Amino acid sequence: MTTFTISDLEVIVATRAKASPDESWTAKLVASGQDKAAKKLGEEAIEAVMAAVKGDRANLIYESADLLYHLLVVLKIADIPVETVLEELQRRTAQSGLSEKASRKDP
Ligand SMILES: N=c1c2ncn([C@@H]3O[C@H](COP(=O)(O)OP(=O)(O)OP(=O)(O)O)[C@@H](O)[C@H]3O)c2ncn1[C@@H]1O[C@H](COP(=O)(O)O)[C@@H](O)[C@H]1O
Repeated sequence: MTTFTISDLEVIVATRAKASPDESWTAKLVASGQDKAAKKLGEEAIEAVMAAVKGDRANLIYESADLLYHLLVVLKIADIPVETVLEELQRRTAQSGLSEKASRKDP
């Protein structure tokens, strides 16, 4: 079992964001701006969806890694710490997804 965490990757993204765009994909994406980085995130999401639908386990793992990395780059550009997203997920543990959905439905 790996000890590598999303927080470790967040640190790497923050460090590499300051590198030269000529030597770092992270820096290149950050320099290209949120429109391009978010578009790339969408492409990676579609690739993960396609792997899931095909039942291609190996590719789903590979594309999920691409997806998580590109999400962290988008969050970095938006200046949102991963911890803030985890706090939102923690807040949601108080309720099931189904009851939350029902609470939003019109009477
Ligand atoms: N985890 C990643 C990571 N995942 C994906 N990528 C890059 O994201 C890019 C995706 O671009 P493309 O979709 O065009 O590439 P592709 O997926 O091969 O192309 P398709 O066939 O899917 O179209 C590739 O250059 C990948 O190498 C990543 N680049 C960096 N990291 C992490 O960030 C660190 C720093 O990287 P640099 O910023 O490049 O120094 C690395 O050591 C890793 O820890």
